[in-house]
Amino acid sequence: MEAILETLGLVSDDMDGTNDSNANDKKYEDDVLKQFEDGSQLIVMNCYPACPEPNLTLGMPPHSDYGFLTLLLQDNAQGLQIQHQSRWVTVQPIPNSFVVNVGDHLEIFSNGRYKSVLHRVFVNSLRYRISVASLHSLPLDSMIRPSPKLIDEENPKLYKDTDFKSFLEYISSCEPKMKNFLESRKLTN
Ligand SMILES: O=C(O)CCC(=O)C(=O)O
Ligand SMILES: [Fe+2]
Repeated sequence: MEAILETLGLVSDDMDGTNDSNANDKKYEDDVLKQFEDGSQLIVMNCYPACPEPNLTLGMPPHSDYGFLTLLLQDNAQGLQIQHQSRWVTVQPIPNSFVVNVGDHLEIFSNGRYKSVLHRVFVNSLRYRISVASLHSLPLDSMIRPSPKLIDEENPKLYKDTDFKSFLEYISSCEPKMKNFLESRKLTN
């Protein structure tokens, strides 16, 4: 996360907070890193059985993940595809490595500079596939909001503040698919 904050220009040299003009923003950045110390982790374990007619179905429909980052462990069977420039690209499994996916909270926090990745899973006719996804975010009672430092006249705030409760309300009222939850958090200026 520290590296991500740096790419967003959110790690200033003023680490001692002596520059009062950005003390509040600095506090917010510190807060984000601090909040990650007690952050939430949701583990999802997926098993996709072999399917006699793989062209007729999907193992998991297109969606983006809840959270800042997802660390995904997959076995050696292909299945995961991400959407890149409107095309589905198969992610080749690399043994003993994690795929790191950007989730909706990072898109919100970065005020749209990072985009959560749309992904789906296909099945195959020969063998089952197993994956374990670890979704990381702030504590479940924290508010996720665009970083104040990334908002100005040229870059208006694009997303509403959101929390786990609003996510639960959303998924209990309609099926989460594509990037629908994130779309529901967008501000229309
Ligand atoms: O099985 C996979 O490779 C992806 C699983 C996934 O997208 C998820 O659990 O959210
Ligand atoms: Fe996912």
